[in-house]
Amino acid sequence: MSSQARNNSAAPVANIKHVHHHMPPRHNPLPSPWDYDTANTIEARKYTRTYGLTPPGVDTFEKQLQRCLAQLAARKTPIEKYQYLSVLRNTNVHLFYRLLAGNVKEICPLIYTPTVGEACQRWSELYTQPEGLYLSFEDRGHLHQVIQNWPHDVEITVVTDGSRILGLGDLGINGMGIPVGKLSLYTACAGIHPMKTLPLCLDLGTSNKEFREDPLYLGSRRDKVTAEEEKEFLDEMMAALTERWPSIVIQYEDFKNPFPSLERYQNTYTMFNDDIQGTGAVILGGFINAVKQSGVAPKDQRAVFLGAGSAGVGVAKQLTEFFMKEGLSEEDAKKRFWLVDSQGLVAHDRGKLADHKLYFARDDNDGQQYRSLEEVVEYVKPTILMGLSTIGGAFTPKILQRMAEMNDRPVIFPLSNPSSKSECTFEEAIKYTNGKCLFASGSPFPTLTHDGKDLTPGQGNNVYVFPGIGLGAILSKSVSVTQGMIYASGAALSDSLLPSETAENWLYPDINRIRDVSVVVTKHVIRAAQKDGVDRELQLRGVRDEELEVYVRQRMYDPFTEHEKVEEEVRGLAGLVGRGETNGVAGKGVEVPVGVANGGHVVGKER
Ligand SMILES: NC(=O)c1ccc[n+]([C@@H]2O[C@H](COP(=O)([O-])OP(=O)(O)OC[C@H]3O[C@@H](n4cnc5c(N)ncnc54)[C@H](O)[C@@H]3O)[C@@H](O)[C@H]2O)c1
Ligand SMILES: O=C(O)C[C@H](O)C(=O)O
Ligand SMILES: [Mg+2]
Repeated sequence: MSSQARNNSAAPVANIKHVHHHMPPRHNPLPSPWDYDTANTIEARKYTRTYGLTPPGVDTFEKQLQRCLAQLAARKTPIEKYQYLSVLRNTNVHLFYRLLAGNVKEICPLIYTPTVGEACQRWSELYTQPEGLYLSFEDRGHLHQVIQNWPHDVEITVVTDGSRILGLGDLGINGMGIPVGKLSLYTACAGIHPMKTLPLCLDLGTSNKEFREDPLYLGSRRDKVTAEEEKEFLDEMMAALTERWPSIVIQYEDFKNPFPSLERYQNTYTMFNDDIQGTGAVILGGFINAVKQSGVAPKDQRAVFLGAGSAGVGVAKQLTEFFMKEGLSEEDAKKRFWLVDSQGLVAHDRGKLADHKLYFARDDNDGQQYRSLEEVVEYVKPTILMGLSTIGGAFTPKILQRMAEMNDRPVIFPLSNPSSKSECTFEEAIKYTNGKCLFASGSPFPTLTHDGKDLTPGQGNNVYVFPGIGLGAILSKSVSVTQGMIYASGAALSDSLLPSETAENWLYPDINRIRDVSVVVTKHVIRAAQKDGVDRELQLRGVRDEELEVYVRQRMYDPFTEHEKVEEEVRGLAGLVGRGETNGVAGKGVEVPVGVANGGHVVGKER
């Protein structure tokens, strides 16, 4: 092999194109990671042909968890813990989800924000194993064939082009960590079967020069494609995904400018954009509760947003809808918002504005341009301060103090991720508002004590809604994801607090209850799909609310009962073996597993 051929960092994709598009898919005859569970019974191991491939002892769930927690504790840094958890997810899926289920609050920050941010920054450096599908710009015209290589049926995909990963900028294909992390949460929170999820990362080039020059970088070294090229690529991708899986739900995530694709596809495909719509809904949920606690009527609210990008505009739009439902006209509702970007207050007379900023652009600034957040705060005297700017520390002590001077209960939501980009910490917000603020942040912060009282910060993160939006769309088989479904997810979230949580003045429910909360969100999303007439699972229309909840729960993957399915199959076979009826068992195309019932070797089971 020539050294040029071995150095495949830059130009291999074009070469591969002619080869892999014409290769028939191969089926791996080996048992899959779904089967390597040390809690599986001996009989189940024989049936799945993993007998002998795991240590002989049969674990209890408790022992497994004890071992995992000890290993997690032994790893010192968050990224080491992230790596351990990735290996676990890829080798013993059900155990990973059992571990997560009982330790959501501790493990979420290790597989999601903030640690997933570092994982993405270092994705090419730390890469060990495939975890999703990569579609490259060079594959255009052949996306359909590449998609055929995915070995499973898919219900939902999260797709990114890595161009705005959290607040960390353009990370190119290193952004794959985000779809992987979000889909783990789809499984953990909404019980979407892990095998039915597709992490999808597009290689449309990257504006990140450092990565393009990094020998270890695993994406193409081209600059980011043009908006027109991106559009054509996405058109092909949407058609190809939906052709292979007609009911697929497609979640867009962490694109630098996601407004055109949302507008283009939202009525044609079952898709939504998490950063615009999911974030809008989750902040709506916490905000409804904050308004109740602040005692300030919607018509008197004044909201300053630092950041006028996908998340900022998405949240402002959702809150506008809430104000309108509370009786304000659209004009009055949108006047409650002052958006600030890197150039200062977004105003019509400031110069040319991006399309997505026009709706909230001010025209009452009398020709004056307010450049800094401090100036805007003095000008507006806000009741609410939202941060979606990617600028860590932008809510300075002085700004926080002013918010507390101007309000009894200032709403302070520093929502940028990961923690290093949060506009302030929980500790700073409490300290400089003297404990007065109603607080939620995008990334988690620890509980702290103020004036002898334990205070727990809210986490205003779209994880509270996207799992339920996705599951609701899947179960209702909706043709599109409507604004009604998005709004319903946020409204349901605000209603999902327990009396004990409300009594503690929490804005969001306990993250440990996320699975129950996701069921509530899912139910309301299904109802909204029905109301909007986009549902195709018509049998669910007549179902009463309590029954709908039971139905949702029954459809959810449960890592604690998954092994029972294999055991049931084994028992079924044992019965049939006893009666001498072992051929073509249960219509599953399973060949006779000789000796399943008597402890011998299993042969010929094609998985
Ligand atoms: N909490 C959540 O659930 C959640 C959801 C989505 C996004 N986010 C976070 O919000 C942040 C923004 O995401 P986005 O998709 O809107 O990104 P974006 O790139 O679309 O928007 C960023 C905005 O911040 C502005 N900005 C940049 N530098 C600034 C500065 N110095 N002063 C004022 N404004 C400045 C930009 O002009 C732009 O308007 C990210 O950190 C992301 O992680 C959080
Ligand atoms: O990924 C997150 O934690 C939330 C959000 O989608 C973001 O882009 O920051
Ligand atoms: Mg995001």
